[in-house]
Amino acid sequence: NSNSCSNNLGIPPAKGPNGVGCSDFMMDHTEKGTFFRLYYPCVAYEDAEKPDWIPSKEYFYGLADFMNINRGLSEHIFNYLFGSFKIPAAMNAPYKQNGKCPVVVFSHGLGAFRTLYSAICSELASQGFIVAAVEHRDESAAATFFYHGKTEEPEEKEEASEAPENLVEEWMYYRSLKPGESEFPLRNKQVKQRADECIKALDILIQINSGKKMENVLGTEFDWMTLANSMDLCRIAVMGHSFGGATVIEALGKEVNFKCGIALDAWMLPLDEEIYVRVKQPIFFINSEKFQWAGNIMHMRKLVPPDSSSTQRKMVTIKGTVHQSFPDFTFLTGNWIGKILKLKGEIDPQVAIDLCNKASLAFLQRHLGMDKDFNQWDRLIEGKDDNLIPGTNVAEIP
Ligand SMILES: CCN(CC)CCN(C[C@]12C[C@](c3ccc(C(F)(F)F)cc3)(C1)C2)C(=O)Cn1c(SCc2ccc(F)cc2)nc(=O)c2c1C=CC2
Repeated sequence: NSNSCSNNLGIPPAKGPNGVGCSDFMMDHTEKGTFFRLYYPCVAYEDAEKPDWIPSKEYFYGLADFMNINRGLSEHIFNYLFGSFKIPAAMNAPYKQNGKCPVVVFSHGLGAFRTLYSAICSELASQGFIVAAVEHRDESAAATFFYHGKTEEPEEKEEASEAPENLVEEWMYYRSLKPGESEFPLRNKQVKQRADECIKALDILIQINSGKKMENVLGTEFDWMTLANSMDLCRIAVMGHSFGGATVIEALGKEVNFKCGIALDAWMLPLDEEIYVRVKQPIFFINSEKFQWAGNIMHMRKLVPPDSSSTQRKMVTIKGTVHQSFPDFTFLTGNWIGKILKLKGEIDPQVAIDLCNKASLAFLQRHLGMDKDFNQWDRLIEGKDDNLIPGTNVAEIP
């Protein structure tokens, strides 16, 4: 990226054998529609323009709202700090036909949005996965947009409006908890909507895979028809960070086509009791060292037994990590800002995300029944590494 910082900051490029492409998809245009960024294996494509990591200024406004700081001021700070970063993927690069790809649907955290986990999503795509990073419309995203119906008055439009077929863009911003409002009812309603949005995204992917002509409201240059027969619909997983981790559990309970789930530093508060007996699929909890607490771990323990007896339910903790070690921010500031803002832990962010990605790939190979070489990282699922703790570091409630 063109960031002038001396200490070559930036999101680490993916390590897998495939180039990574990405393209945005929205259908239909309303807030009830599906909106995701698709990461996929692409043909080598040097001169592709790399998309801005933060697609538009409204996302900075949403981040400011989320962090209770002034919008105007924050736009300049965020622009200065993060405005020039590109993501490690080639926008709208041609899809590389290489058999049927396993599929991952990714759910972002509270106050985040679809582009902020590109280090994880692009690594999976480079390893042969098709990844749909959804953008939720439950008011938990920092910001998201959709479109109004056509403008009523058919006024003459001199210039072609940049919005598709003169639809009017509308932004939805992060909804903070009102003073005195109790958290559970809101978060429980949101996690149910989030799970439905992951399932709707999967439905859209199945339609794209069938070769059906899709009306992508965003009109990207990408030819979605090239994804016909590209997906292995027996190998579908759901993944998410924090609130997105709770969304993983909820989505597994509702959709048996999600064969397994990976929850990154899950926040379990939004889930109600009955989901714990409903989920049957394999689950992998990958936790940070600093975010977790006994009450949250207690909920996870309803899904992962404390001893290492279970083969389908696993938990590991990455030493020296914080909650923000999973989203891309962890790569984008120098050490001292990162530590002050709690965007970085003690561990090198690239070492941490590498462990997270390799452990995830090994778990996905095992529970999607893939025949790649990701089983070379099976020991990471058991927490066997200097930077990993099997289970949790948290002193648990007996
Ligand atoms: C302040 C008020 N309060 C809001 C309710 C707490 C805010 N907070 C801690 C923060 C996120 C923080 C952050 C971001 C980004 C910069 C930046 F400077 F880099 F932009 C700095 C500082 C502020 C660290 C969290 O909510 C943590 N968290 C998250 S953070 C997901 C996220 C959001 C925005 C991002 F840009 C990247 C990642 N996702 C969850 O699902 C859950 C929680 C807690 C429980 C469930």
